[in-house]
Amino acid sequence: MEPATVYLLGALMMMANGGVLGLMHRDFPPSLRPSAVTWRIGTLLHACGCTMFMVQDSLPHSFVLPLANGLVMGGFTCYWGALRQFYGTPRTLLQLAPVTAGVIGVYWYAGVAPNPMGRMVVVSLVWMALLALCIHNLLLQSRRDRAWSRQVMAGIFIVLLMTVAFRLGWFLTVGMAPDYSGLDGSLWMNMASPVVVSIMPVIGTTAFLLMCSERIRRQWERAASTDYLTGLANRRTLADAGATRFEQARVRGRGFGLGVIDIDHFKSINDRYGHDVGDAALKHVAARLELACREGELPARQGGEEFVVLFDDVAHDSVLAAGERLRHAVAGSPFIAGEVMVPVTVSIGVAVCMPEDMEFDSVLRRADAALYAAKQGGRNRVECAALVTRMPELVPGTVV
Ligand SMILES: Nc1nc2c(ncn2[C@@H]2O[C@H](COP(=O)(O)OP(=O)(O)OP(=O)(O)O)[C@@H](O)[C@H]2O)c(=O)[nH]1
Repeated sequence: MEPATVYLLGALMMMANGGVLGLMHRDFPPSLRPSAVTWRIGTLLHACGCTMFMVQDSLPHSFVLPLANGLVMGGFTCYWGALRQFYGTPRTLLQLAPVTAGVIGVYWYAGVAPNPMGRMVVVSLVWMALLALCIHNLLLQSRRDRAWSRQVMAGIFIVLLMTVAFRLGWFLTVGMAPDYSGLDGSLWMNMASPVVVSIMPVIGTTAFLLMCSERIRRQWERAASTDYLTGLANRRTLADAGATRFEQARVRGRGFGLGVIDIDHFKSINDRYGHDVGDAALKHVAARLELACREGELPARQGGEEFVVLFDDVAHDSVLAAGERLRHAVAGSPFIAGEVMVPVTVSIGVAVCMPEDMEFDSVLRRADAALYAAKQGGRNRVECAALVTRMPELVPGTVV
């Protein structure tokens, strides 16, 4: 196979892949669409560049080489831009600097002072810079995004970077004839480089599609497990986490406890200031609870104006203090709605797991009963459901 054929096949595959991305991106969430469009433009530029390389010996080099290289470099610039958009990094005009320098350099060494080695150096350096920027962008996300598709993508760019560096090193070692042509099939390097330069972006586009689908899957998982208003864990997550922690605590003999938290006179906040302020108050309380939670504790919105916090390894003598910590976190922080300060307090019922408890729900029920006692006892207070299984009546305000 001739290098020209490899370029043609690569261009066709890239266009097909870009077409698939074009068909799919309409179904992407709005947050992903801009980066998908930019990536798609990249594949188009890249395919056009490969097509230009295919006909490079039929047109004046001073015209076709800057154009072909500019298109491929433009494609890589778009991949870099797409990755920045994917991770929410703003794009800047400075991103066009490498491709501009590359086109000027190639034009210089193709038309003004023809020198194939000069061209090779300029093109390789610009490609390497663009690839390094893509890799940097991907590796920067290693803490935030643990998706394996991101690692695959980084791997693809690293292989490409190494290939370009090896190709430059190889030509610097063996030298280049003054009439060098990239379409000369007798040089094995001229066969190998179009394969890598054309095929790797095709794999890269597939990896980009995987990155998008992984992101969408995670967004769905998050939406299904969190409360849309407050961002805390929702009732379903609470039920799952509660059952798991309850079992673990029983198996390992660790303490398990929870607090049920209800905003006091929340209806009057809604009635007096409106539903929007009510929603803002819910978010405020959720944020205060989240902030007050220690490592290993899970705050969740049970529904309406009721929250639950799962405590980690808590015993009967410390659960009341844990509840007080949460109550203080809300009562001690003013909620400001526009110009007015709205006093917001919570009542809390806490309970710990007893040997007789067979399921998570029985602890929850006792905490609920303690919450009722806290409301009866005047609100803005914590009540502990103490030894309820042995004493049928609640003991409001019990400190054991
Ligand atoms: N703004 C807003 N209000 C909600 C939401 N969910 C439930 N509510 C309101 O929360 C109020 C709950 O009021 P009640 O259960 O009567 O209790 P309360 O007024 O908080 O009084 P106590 O619990 O006895 O201190 C109702 O008015 C519901 O409409 C929500 O998502 N947003």
